[in-house]
Parts: sequence; C-alpha cells; structure tokens
Amino acid sequence: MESNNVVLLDFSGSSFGMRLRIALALKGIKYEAKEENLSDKSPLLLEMNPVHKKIPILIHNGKPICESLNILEYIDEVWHEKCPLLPSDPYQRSQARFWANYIDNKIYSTGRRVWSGKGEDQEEAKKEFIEIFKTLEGELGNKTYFGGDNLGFVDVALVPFTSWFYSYETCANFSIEAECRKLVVWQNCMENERVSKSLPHPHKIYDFVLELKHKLGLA
Ligand SMILES: N[C@@H](CCC(=O)N[C@@H](CS)C(=O)NCC(=O)O)C(=O)O
Repeated sequence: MESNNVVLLDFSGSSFGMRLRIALALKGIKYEAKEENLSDKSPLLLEMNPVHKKIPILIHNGKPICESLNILEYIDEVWHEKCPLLPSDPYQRSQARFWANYIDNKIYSTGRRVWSGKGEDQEEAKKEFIEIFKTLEGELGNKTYFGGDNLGFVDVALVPFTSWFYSYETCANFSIEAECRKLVVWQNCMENERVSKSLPHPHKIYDFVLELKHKLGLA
C-alpha cells in the first residue's frame, strides 16, 4: 500500500491528534500535517468532517476518516505490517477496544474538570481522576505495556494524556505520579523516540491551558 497522499488535520495540543502522530511515526508513514485554528476552522475541515466539525481528520488519498480511535484502527489495518497495534486474537482485540473507549469516556471530561474546575468540584474531579488511573493500573498489571511486550492500541490511545499531566497537576495542585507509581514506570517505557517526538512539551500544553482559561474567563 502506498503511504503517500496522507494528510492529517490536527491541532498540536490535541491528545486525540497526538494518537495519530504517534501511530504514523511508529509505522514510518510520511504525511502532511495541517495545523487547524479551532476558533476559525478551515473550509477543508468543515468539508471533511461536516458531522462533528472536529479534528483530528486523516485524509487518505482524498478520503476523510474521522474520530481518533476509528482513525487509529484504520491506520493499523492499512499499514498492518509494521508495528501492529491491535492484537490478532478477537477476544484480545475486543479488550483493547474496551480500554481505549474507557480512556475516551473518562479521561478527557474528568481531566477538563481537573484543570478548569474550582473548589469542591475540582477536589471531586481529582479523586475521580486518580481512580481512573488506578483502574488503568489494574489493567496494566505486571505487563510492560498495555499491549503486552510491545506498544499497542491502548498505549497509543493513553500516552498523549501524559503530556497534559503537568497542566492537571499545576492547575489542581496534586501529584498523579505520587499516587500512581505503576503508571510512572509505564511512562518511562514510553520514552521511545517515535512516541516522545510526537508529543508536545508539557509546558507548551500548560501555556495553551492558561490561554484557554483566560479565554473562558476562568483565569
Ligand atoms: N471523539 C473525538 C474528539 C475530537 C475532539 O474533541 N477534537 C477537538 C480538539 S481536541 C475539536 O476539534 N474541537 C473543536 C470543536 O469542538 O469545535 C476524537 O476522538 O477524535
């Protein structure tokens, strides 16, 4: 399969977009990245994702694929040879999808309450946030990666959120690492260059969070 004609419509602070940058890097796919301004979406974005009008969008040979986990599966299916992400066993595959969905349903919304919340709601969100990661640590067990001995679908779905940890911790004055030791070990294992180079510096995310808080009148 030719790997040309791959365009990623993205925004550098988006954990959803980072998933795809990681997957494309792991698989060695060359692509053109187009940074979107989410306050002034491009006509291309609106044309390619008229339903949700959101990034990330992968445009492969002119055809759009939307929703990050859906795109991640697509990338894995099309460029399967190098660094397969989903397991070949149907049961294991269903489990990987289950945990990736768990991450989507829990981390983004709770994380937002952590960085943007105040008072009791923020305290509650911090507790919930730690519980989510404790649950994920339970799933990780003694494995090196969620994918077992190699990086897999769940690892790629989760690791972008670690670039937001500094922001969560600074905004809400707590330490995820102090509570989730296993996660720290897992995070160190993620110092694969293809992964780390696909992630923004945590301070860049923090600058973005401060800007966003200012815009939302929360600062
Ligand atoms: N479930 C979607 C979430 C994508 C998403 O929330 N994208 C945000 C940026 S992080 C966006 O495009 N927001 C623009 C908007 O809501 O208008 C996915 O996994 O791709």
